[in-house]
Amino acid sequence: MISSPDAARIVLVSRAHLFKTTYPPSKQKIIGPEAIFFHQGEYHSRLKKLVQSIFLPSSMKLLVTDIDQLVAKFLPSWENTTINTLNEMKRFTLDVAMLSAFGEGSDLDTESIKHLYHCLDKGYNSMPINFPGTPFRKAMKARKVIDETLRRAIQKRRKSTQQGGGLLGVLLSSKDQLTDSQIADNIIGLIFAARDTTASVMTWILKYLHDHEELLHAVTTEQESIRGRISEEKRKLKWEDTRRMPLTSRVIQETLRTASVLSFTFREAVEDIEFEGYLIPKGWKVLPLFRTIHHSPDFFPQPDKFNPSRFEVPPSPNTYMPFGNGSHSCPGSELAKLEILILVHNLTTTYRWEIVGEELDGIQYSPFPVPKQGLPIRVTSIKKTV
Ligand code: HEM
Repeated sequence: MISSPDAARIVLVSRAHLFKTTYPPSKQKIIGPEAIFFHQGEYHSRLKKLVQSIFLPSSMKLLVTDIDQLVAKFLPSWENTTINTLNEMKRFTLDVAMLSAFGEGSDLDTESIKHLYHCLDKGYNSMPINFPGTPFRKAMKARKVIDETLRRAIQKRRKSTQQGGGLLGVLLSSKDQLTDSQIADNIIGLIFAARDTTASVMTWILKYLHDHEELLHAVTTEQESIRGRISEEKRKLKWEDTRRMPLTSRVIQETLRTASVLSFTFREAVEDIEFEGYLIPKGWKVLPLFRTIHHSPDFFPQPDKFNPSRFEVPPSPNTYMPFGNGSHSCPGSELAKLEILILVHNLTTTYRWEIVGEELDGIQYSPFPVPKQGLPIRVTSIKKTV
């Protein structure tokens, strides 16, 4: 286990060629063996460039209105009811993931893909017993149907002059052609990487803002000034507005640090490696521990205190890695932050929320660390509470 920033940099960046990514075979089967996570070298870097291209600012700018509309669809359905924050956030982040996978107004039956994805998800962390009736078998079955649906869509789009939007469009129009299974595995992989990570961070933000009233007030003030400008100019939220949310951005940074939802990652030594006086034998797992580094008082004084102002100065190099580091680092980090900014903008300017239930504190692992019971909250409109 690696808990020093310099050692983590060596494993993930400077000697990354000696430490390959590694996942249990059952996870590879469920996501698809040709997905980006499982590869290194030429195939990995080719895919990485394609995936990164959909998250360039020029592409993301076009997503702001769509994401804003999605938020506008969800928020009123939460009003005056008790919701399970994590589950609702997962519904929202799945919709955003579908948008980045297939583009806006796609011809696919996204509702049925979403339904199948839920079956797949239920089996992902189950015992990998391939026997009728087990969650693993059900997940594999759902995966097969998603795969068939995607292959039909791929065939259709290949025949058409229009390759369509989202990652699917980008992978289809790649110069050096990718096979149908390479495309399908990476679409499923993108949805998988995008949904629960972002939903868990959103759940924590609501918890932290709820617990820090002054901060909620300051974030609301920042967001109301943007909302005021938008209504003066009689327009919708746009990309440029999301670049003018410094306090909210620091709240996101601090949430990513404190919650460290991806607490560590796995690598495997590809050969016997001499490492800072130790021998790491070939085949041994090496775990850079992001959470431990993020919670070290050497780099983040009073690490258990939720204090966004610590990000007024940039953290020391290699001490802050919520999105990983090196060639496998997260290509979706800017999309994740954008979704959160748009959610917080709409939520703080319109609603307040109270946590429901006795036990307000505590963590559960789902497997990402999230507030207990997925944070049940009651949401009310600000207009009605004043
Ligand atoms: C707050 C939300 C998110 C967090 C905390 C997060 C975190 C991470 C981390 C730490 C890694 C690196 C794993 C490793 O090195 O083993 C990673 C990889 C990845 N993430 Fe994210 N992620 C988030 C959201 C997203 C979103 C929204 C997308 C896409 C829409 C995405 C797509 C990916 C992909 C495709 C990889 C694999 C990259 C590769 O292997 O080269 N992630 N993520």
